[in-house]
Formats: sequence, structure tokens, C-alpha cells
Amino acid sequence: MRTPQPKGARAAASNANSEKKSFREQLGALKNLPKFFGLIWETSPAMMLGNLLLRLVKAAIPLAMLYVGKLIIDEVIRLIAVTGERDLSYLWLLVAVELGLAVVSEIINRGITLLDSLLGDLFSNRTSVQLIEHAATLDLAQFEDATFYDKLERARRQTISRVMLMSQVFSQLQDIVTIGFLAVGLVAFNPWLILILLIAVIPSFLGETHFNERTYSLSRSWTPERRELDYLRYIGASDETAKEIKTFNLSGFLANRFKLLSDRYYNLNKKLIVRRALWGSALSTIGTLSYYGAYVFILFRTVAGAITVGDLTFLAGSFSSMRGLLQGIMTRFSQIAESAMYLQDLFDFLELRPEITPPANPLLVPRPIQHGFTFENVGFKYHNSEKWAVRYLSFHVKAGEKLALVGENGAGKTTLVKLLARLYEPTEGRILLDGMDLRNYDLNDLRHQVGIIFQDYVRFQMSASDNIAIGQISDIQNKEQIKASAQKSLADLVINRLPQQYEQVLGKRFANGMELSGGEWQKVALARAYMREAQLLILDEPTSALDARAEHEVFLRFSELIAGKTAVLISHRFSTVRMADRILFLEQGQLKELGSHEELLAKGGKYAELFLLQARGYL
Ligand SMILES: Nc1ncnc2c1ncn2[C@@H]1O[C@H](COP(=O)(O)OP(=O)(O)OP(=O)(O)O)[C@@H](O)[C@H]1O
Repeated sequence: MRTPQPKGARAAASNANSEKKSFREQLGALKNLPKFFGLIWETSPAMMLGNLLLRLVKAAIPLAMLYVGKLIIDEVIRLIAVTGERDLSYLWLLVAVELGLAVVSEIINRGITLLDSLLGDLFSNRTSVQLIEHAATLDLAQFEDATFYDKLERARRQTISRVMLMSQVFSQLQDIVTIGFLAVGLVAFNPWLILILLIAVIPSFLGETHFNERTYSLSRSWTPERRELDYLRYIGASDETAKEIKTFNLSGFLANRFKLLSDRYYNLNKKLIVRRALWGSALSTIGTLSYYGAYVFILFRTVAGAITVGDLTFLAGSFSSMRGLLQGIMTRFSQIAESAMYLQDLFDFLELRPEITPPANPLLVPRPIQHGFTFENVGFKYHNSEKWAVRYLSFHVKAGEKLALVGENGAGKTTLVKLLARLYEPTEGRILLDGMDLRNYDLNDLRHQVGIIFQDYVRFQMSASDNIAIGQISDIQNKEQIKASAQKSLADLVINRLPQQYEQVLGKRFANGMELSGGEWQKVALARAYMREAQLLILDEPTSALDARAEHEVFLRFSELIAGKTAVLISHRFSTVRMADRILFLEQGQLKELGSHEELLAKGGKYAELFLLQARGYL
């Protein structure tokens, strides 16, 4: 059993140390940027180019405005000094240019915001799709691993928050160009001013870098806890859990658990934010002092007549905006480096490869299957467990045979069928299909030829029609086939009663959805098995919520309707199980008995004992 809190806390502490990122590592994370921009470029080259062009033009505007401002002031002073007739046309021309620049600047700003948000949305949608597609290629076992889930969680966040990174990097480039322009003016006047400028901003930059790295470490080491918080928030207020939360009166328990965990995070984070605020204030004071030092210097030079009042405003203006820009660039730099580190999580996730892979020269599943499936001494351990879930399994399922799996809870029935569908790889032994190892077959073809309806099948909050089509999604438009499948599983009786029939959205999540009973849902899910043109059908207790008569009828139909196909059924109802050709009795992961209902009864073993108990109504 996992004990999340102490383990999480230990992990948090050790991660914080091992994940402490140095400045060099932050710089290293920037190597992710070209790949990131590659993805943005693929999203829309036109928008990316347009964005960059607009920003380039925008970068030149501050210098132009400051310079025109200087000319205006010098002209005003000149005009004041002139006696007699004054010609104001040059002044008005300058004012018109300044006005024009202001208007253009505003329009460009709007254009940049527009492109940023459109490109951002496109990028985020594209990455989300990529994430869904990639997740589908991974192994089931990977999804059962907590560290994998953390990675997935971080990657999922990236698809949305990394959109910010794009505009940050673009703004960074824009500001660097602007500074380049302004610096030319400043250097022309006095190169020392640039030095003072650097002294003003470097301390803040180092402070920001340090605190960003701390924030990243904290947030990263807390991923498992954040996932737990999300989970608690979800189960604390969700339609799926509301019933039990109310009847068991769990809200206090959940709220407390949430509060304990969130308070710990809040306190750690608070310490960091407060220290950041204090250091930030101290370091930016150094910046302000050096700025005013430079200002006083420029004032002296003006009073001494070395420069004009226009020069004064130009220099003070460029100095002030360069300071703002440099500070912005440096703060943004550490944010960009931090985001780039997070970006690593997204790329790491996209780099994950499944362990179950198709062979170099995959075989297609024989059509039809001739001999069937053979288990040769198969054993399997879940990766997070030392215990053998199943072991020493050796048996043969003939092509066209209906095999029932029985056994107590945890005996290994579901594990066995997952191995059969190659959702997991046996830890030892092998499974053969028509004499060839399952590993030699094309994975997609194999998955096509095997249809499974699990006991924990998904209740998709979509239309009844889509819920059935899930069994063979390529036939989603084939309404006839969907209806025929529904008739076979008896779901049509349920669906015909719904207000919008096959187009009726099922479940309670959406406003127009209709909830079904457990048994009704199972009939809909069962129809998925009939959608599939699979040669092996596996039903893992898909009828447990049906009443006894409905289950009997469903299985009778099932046997008739899939005549010729191989089927593996799992059920705890012996009246259903006896309809199978043979029954495999599992106990603690091992095969105990195998034979027809009559044979096993005659044997008088465990199966016979349980069957008789159930027949007498004790089970
Ligand atoms: N994802 C998993 N990770 C680790 N152990 C697992 C996992 N799934 C199942 N197990 C363990 O493997 C064993 C066999 O489980 P399995 O689900 O195959 O049993 P089952 O016979 O289908 O049970 P039930 O009748 O309750 O559905 C159990 O001991 C279970 O605890």
C-alpha cells in the first residue's frame, strides 16, 4: 500500500537537492528553445514570420520617438529665444511625426497581441493533440507507474503554459534590438553611462535567476503532491463521487487532507516568495541609485552647457528606458530559462518510447486463426510488485473455442486476458498464436483482431452511437452496423427509450446528457464487442451489473452470434460459465483445473465445490 504523505515529503526533500539547477544548467535548458520554435514554426510559418517582422519594426520606434522628442524640445527652446516673426512649421512637422509614430506603435502593439494569441492557441491545440496521440502509443504498464504519471502531468501543463514562453522570447528579441538602437545614442554621448547601466541591473538579474531556480525545484519536487491535491479537489467536488461523499459524510475528511497538504506547500512557497520580495527590493534599490547617479551626471553636463536641453531629455529618456528594458530582459531571461527547463518535461514525455514494440518483420494475424493460442509456462509480475500475479500457466485455447475463466477475486483472470491481448509482456514463458510467439505479430493487427470489453470499461460522455462505435472507431459513420451491434447486445431496447435515441448524449457531465443504470451501460459497452471484426473476443465480467435473466440471455446470444470466433469470458456466475466449451479455474495466479463443466463437476474439485455452493444460493 502506498502511504503518499511521508513518502511524498521524503521525495520532495531529496528531489529538491538532486534537482537543484545551477545557472549553467539554466543556460543549458535554453537548448530546448530551437526545438520549441521549430514546433511553433511548423504550427504556422506565416504567423511566426509576421510576428517577428512586426516586433522588429516596433523595436525601432522608442529610439525614433525619443529622438523626435529631443528635436521638439530643442526647437521650442530655439523658438523662445527668437524675437519677432516665428515660423512654427518645422515644430508642427515634428509633432506630426511624433503623433504618427505613436499611432503606428499602438497599431503594431495590437497586431503583435493578436498574432501572439492566435499563434499561442494554435500551438497549444497542436501540442495537446500530439500529447494525446503520443500517450496512445505507450504501454499500459507505463500508465500504471506513478513517475510516468508525474511526467505526463507536467507535460500536460506545458501545452498551455508554454504559450507564454513564445511571446516572452519574441519580446526578448524585440527588446534586445531596441536596446541596440538606444545604446548607439548613449555610447555616442558617453560610454560610461552603459557601464553604470550594467551595474544597475546585474544584481537584480542574479537575484532573479537564483529565485527562479528555487521555484522550479520546489514546484518540480512537489509534482506528486500537486497531483494528489488535484485528485482531492476532483473527488471532493465531482458528480461521480458526490453520492458517496454525502452518504459517508466525507467532506470534512477530504477538506482536512487537502488543507494539510496544501498548507505545507503554501508555507514552503511563502518562505520563498517572501525572501524573493525582500531580496528583490534590496537589489532594485541599487539599480535606482545608479540610475539617479547617471541622471545627476547628465544634469551637470547640461547646466555646464556641454549638451542641449533636448539632449538631456533624450539621454535621460534613453537611459531610463534602457534600464527598464535591460531589467526586463534579465528578469525575463531567467523566466525563459525556467520555462525552458519545464519544456524539457514536455520533450521528455514526447521522447518516451513503449517497451512493447512490433518486431522488424511483423507477421499478420492468420485469417482465420488455425490452431489458437498456447500459453507456455507463462508468468507475470506487475512492474511495481514483487508478487507473481500469474505463474506456471500452460494451456491451449483452440481456435473457435469458448473458454471461461473463473477464480476468486485477485486470482489473475484479468491479468491473463491482458497478456493474451499483449497489453503486457509475460515476465517469463511465452504465448503462441498458431505456433508463433505473440511478439512476432504486428501489434496493430493483433489489437485489431482482439476485442476486449473490460469490467472497468469507460463510460464515454458522448452519444450512444459514439459509445458503441468505440468498438471499431473507423466505422463511426456506419449507422447500420452500430444499430445491428446494439440489437445483438440488447442495448437497442435501452437506446430506443432515450429521447434522442442513438444521438442521445449519455452520462451526466453535459447539460443534455442522460444517465443510464449500471446494467444499461453494460449493454451499451457490450455492443462494442459486436462492432469489432475481431477473431478473438474477450469479455471480462461485462455483465456483472445485469440481472440474472438478462445476463443469461446476453450470453446465449453471444454464443450464437459469435459462432466460429474464439472467445474468453470471465464471469463469477456459474450459470453463465457453464455455457462455455471449457472452464479454466485459476487460484492465486495458477491453473488449478481445466475442462468442460461436466468434467469439472465429475472431478469433484474446487470448481465443483463452488458451483454447488452457488447453485444452493450460498454464493
Ligand atoms: N496494475 C496492477 N499493478 C499491480 N498489481 C496488480 C495490478 N492489477 C492487478 N494486480 C494484482 O494482480 C493480481 C491479479 O489481479 P487480477 O486483476 O488479474 O485478478 P482478477 O482475477 O481479475 O480479480 P477480480 O475477480 O477481482 O477481477 C492481484 O493480486 C492484484 O492485486
